[in-house]
Amino acid sequence: MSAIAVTNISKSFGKVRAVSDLSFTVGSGTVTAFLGPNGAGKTTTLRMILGLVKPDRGTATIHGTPYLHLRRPNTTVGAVLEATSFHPGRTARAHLTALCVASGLSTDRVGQVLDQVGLAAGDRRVGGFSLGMRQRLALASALLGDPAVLILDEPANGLDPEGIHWLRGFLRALAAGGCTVLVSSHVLAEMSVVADRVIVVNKGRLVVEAPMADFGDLEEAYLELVKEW
Ligand SMILES: Nc1ncnc2c1ncn2[C@@H]1O[C@H](COP(=O)(O)OP(=O)(O)OP(=O)(O)O)[C@@H](O)[C@H]1O
Repeated sequence: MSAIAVTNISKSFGKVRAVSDLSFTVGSGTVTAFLGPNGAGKTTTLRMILGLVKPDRGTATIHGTPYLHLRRPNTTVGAVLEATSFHPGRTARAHLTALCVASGLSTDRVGQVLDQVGLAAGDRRVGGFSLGMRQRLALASALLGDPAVLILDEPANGLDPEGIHWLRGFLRALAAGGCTVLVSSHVLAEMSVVADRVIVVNKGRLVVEAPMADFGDLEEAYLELVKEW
């Protein structure tokens, strides 16, 4: 069974057709790059997989079950979406502890995920965090339930070169441990070294779904594919 299966989903916002009859699957233990131009429908698709947006048609499942029907969603799938906000007066540790309590998870996880994402500033208030530190905290939040599936919307945003290098190793290590990662990004050079598979969408539709090895130069292939649409 696919870790994630999207089947014929469509979503319009008023007259805007954000996603149109889109289908793809994501295999277990892989890093899959989810690519497409601005407005292609990536975030809307990720939000539909996560039960945050209701599709007009079609289904999205995680290990065969729609997100909203998962018995323990926090331990099945973790997500980092754009514009994650944190209470500025709280420390990272307090933020993660509150999430553990709200989700019925052991607070032992707090120290573990802070270590996992390399966030040494756990006792500092989040209001003073850089964008890169916020990204790491968002990742730490997503990892609290030790999920088998991780969905990330532009996680390299705001990371410095060292952070991007770290994220690469981090995602590969997660996949090596059996975690399934679906990651949207505009940073093609980075995706070409981190992802096993590629899904390209444009104007809400599937352009291509293929192993990274099929692409040669990802940037060149992507620009050609998107130009044709
Ligand atoms: N809540 C909403 N209300 C109205 N329109 C929306 C909403 N969410 C998305 N859209 C529209 O749907 C289309 C797809 O947007 P989406 O954010 O899914 O694209 P994207 O591929 O994630 O883009 P980007 O790479 O810029 O983040 C766009 O035209 C966007 O303006």
